[in-house]
Amino acid sequence: VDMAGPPLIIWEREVEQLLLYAELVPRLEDALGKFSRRDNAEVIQPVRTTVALQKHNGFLGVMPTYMENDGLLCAKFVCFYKRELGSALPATQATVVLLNPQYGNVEAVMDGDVITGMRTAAVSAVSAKLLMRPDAEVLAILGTGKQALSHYNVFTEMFSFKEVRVWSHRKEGIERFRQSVSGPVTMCVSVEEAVTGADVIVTVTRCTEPVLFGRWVKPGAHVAAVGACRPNWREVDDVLMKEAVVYVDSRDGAMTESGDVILSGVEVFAELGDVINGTKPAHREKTTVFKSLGMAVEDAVSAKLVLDKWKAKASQS
Ligand SMILES: NC(=O)C1=CN([C@@H]2O[C@H](COP(=O)(O)OP(=O)(O)OC[C@H]3O[C@@H](n4cnc5c(N)ncnc54)[C@H](O)[C@@H]3O)[C@@H](O)[C@H]2O)C=CC1
Ligand SMILES: O=C([O-])C1=[NH+]CCC1
Repeated sequence: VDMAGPPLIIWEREVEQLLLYAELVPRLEDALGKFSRRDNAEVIQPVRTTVALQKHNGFLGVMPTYMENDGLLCAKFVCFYKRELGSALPATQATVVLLNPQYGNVEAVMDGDVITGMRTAAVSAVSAKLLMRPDAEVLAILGTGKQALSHYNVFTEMFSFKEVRVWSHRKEGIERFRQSVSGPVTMCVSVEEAVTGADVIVTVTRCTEPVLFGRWVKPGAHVAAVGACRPNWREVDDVLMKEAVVYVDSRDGAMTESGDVILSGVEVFAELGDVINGTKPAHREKTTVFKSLGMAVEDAVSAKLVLDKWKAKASQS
C-alpha cells in the first residue's frame, strides 16, 4: 500500500470508458439491499450533510459511507444549484474520493459527474425493473439534461419500450436531446401529452414546483421522481403522491430532504432495498412512485468498479 504517494486522479473521459451499466446495475442492487438491512457492521451511511451556498443559490452535499465487508470508505462532494430557467450552467457538479479504511489516506479522486449520472439512472432502472408492469410499453422522460440522457441510455439498454417520449420546457432542449441519443424519441410540447397513457415516467428536471400532476398519470404507472432534492422543492403533486405506493432509496433521506414526501404528508411504504431483500412487496399492479434522493453507497460501489477496472487496465499495459 502506497500511503505516502499522491492519489490516483481518474477523470470524466476515463470514467465514461470504464463504467458499464451491465456491471454497475448488479453492484447497485447489492448496495441498496445491504443499506436497507441496517446492519452497522456492514454499512454506515448517514443522511448527507448539506451546506447552503446562499450567495450562489446552491448547496454543497457531503456524502460519506463506510462499507466494512467491501473494504470501502468513500465520500462524494456534490454541489447542486437552483438555476434560473434556461441557465446553461450545470445543476450539479460532483467529485468522488475513495480512501483506504485502514490507513486513512486518499487512494483515488474521481470525477463524480459521470458516476452521478449513471448510478442515479441505473437505480431508477432498478426501480422500474421491480415496480413497473411487466407489459410496460411507453416511457416518458420529463427534462432533457444530463440525467435525462443517462436515464434514456440505461432504460433503453435494459428494457424494450415501444415508444420513448421526451418533454422539456424548451423546444431547443428536446431537439438537442434527440440529436444526442442513438434511438428514436417522440418530442412532446406539453407534460400532459408526454405522460398521458405512459407506463413509466421519469422526472429529471430542476423544477422546484410540481411539473407532473397525478390527474394525468395512468393508474398502475411507475414514476421515478429524481429531481427536487430539498425539503421545500417539488416535482410531483400531492394527488400523485397520495395515489401511489411510495418507495424511496433511504427513508431517513426522504424524510429529511424530499419536499414531495414531506409536504404531501404521505407514508413511505418501503425502501428499494427492502424489495430487493424480499422483506417488502413490489406492488407492480398499483401506481408506484420511487422517490430518489441519491445515496453514498451508490457512489462508493460505482467508484470501486471504476478503480478496479482502471487497475486491471493499467496492469495489462
Ligand atoms: N436523485 C438523485 O440521485 C439525483 C438527482 N439529481 C437531480 O436531478 C435533476 C436533473 O439533474 P441534471 O439532469 O443534472 O440537470 P440538468 O441541468 O442537466 O437538466 C435539468 C433539466 O430540467 C429542465 N428544467 C430546468 N428548469 C426547469 C423548470 N423550471 N421547469 C421544467 N424543466 C426545467 C432543463 O431544461 C433540463 O432539461 C436536478 O434536480 C438534480 O438536482 C441530480 C443528481 C442525482
Ligand atoms: O445524490 C446526488 O448526487 C444528488 N442528489 C441530489 C443532487 C445530487
